[in-house]
Amino acid sequence: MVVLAGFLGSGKTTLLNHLLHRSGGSRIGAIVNDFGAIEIDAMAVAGALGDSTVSLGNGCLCCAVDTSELDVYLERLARPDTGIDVIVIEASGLAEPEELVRMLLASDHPGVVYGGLIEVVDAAEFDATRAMHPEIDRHLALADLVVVNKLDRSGDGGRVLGQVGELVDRAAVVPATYGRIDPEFLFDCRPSEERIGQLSFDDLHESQPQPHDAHESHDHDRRDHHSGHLHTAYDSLSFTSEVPLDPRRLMGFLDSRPEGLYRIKGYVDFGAHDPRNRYAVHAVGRFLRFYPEPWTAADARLTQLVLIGSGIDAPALGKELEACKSDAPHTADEHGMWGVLRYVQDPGEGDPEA
Ligand SMILES: Nc1nc2c(ncn2[C@@H]2O[C@H](COP(=O)(O)OP(=O)(O)OP(=O)(O)O)[C@@H](O)[C@H]2O)c(=O)[nH]1
Repeated sequence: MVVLAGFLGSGKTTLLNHLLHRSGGSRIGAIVNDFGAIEIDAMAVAGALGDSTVSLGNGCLCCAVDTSELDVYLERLARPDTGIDVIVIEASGLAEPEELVRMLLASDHPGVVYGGLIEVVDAAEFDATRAMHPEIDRHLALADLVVVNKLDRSGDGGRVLGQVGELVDRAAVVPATYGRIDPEFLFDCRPSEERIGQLSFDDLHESQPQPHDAHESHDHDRRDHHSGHLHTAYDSLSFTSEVPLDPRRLMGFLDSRPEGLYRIKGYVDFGAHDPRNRYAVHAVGRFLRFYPEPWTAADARLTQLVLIGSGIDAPALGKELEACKSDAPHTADEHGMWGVLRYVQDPGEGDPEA
């Protein structure tokens, strides 16, 4: 079992999808933890695996008071009849890796061996992310394998690789584009007993969270013993609409999105503007891309978005998105999609595996 962590939008889901497609004879089970209430990441990896993907819903796994849900999933994936060799837990972009590792070590499921922490780094956003979140350095120091991703977007990948190399303890540092690493790394990155000791095994025991009232909500829980976590500074907003969105209005919203709105992901239905495709959307910092994907018969024609940011006014953003709903969902003006299409990636750019 390995933990796949890394800041918002660094490329964890992309890497997981790569592993799922390139794992050769090994079977990978995936557990996906989303921060937003809509399970966008789980949707993005679904299909690749059928019943060997499970999704842990809303909130950060590192703040779960009750880990029994995780245990149930681990048990399900660890059953011999699933034939699963390795379980990858994709943490939400705001999870605290140390807490996650503690939980997994505590879960003590027979047949499941903890195999290390993989941190994904967005090389293009590395400086900005570190400036905002100096704790990223601490996360890197804990990692067993660091994937320096998005080297295609980074002007000076060599420098970032060098800096990451200085920040890690004994981790391997692997350069990547679209998360394309050799799956062998996953099986080889098992830490030794001693390495777990270095991962502050003592801390892990000393600072066990206190038992909580079972009825306490996760949100409140975050405020007390998780006050130092990255995600305490972040708010998320989930938006779902059955009415298609108007492309011009949505672009107006996206073009004026506030600085603190760091991450947007999900799927957009533009109705009559493109009845055949839904548009996966990813914004990471100032970066924005749409990825048209044909609707399948099984898809509900919905827009589902998760927005994550710090210092954002979530209710106000929700209202702005409401105002993007189309007044005439069944009619399309001829040039309506131009603004969106500017952000659809060129053929030739992008992940050939996608
Ligand atoms: N140019 C480029 N884009 C990438 C690369 N890897 C991932 N992306 C894009 O970056 C965006 C975010 O990737 P995800 O894999 O969803 O990131 P994530 O870490 O799972 O995101 P969160 O779950 O929100 O934390 C998507 O648009 C990806 O297509 C890369 O190496 N190069």
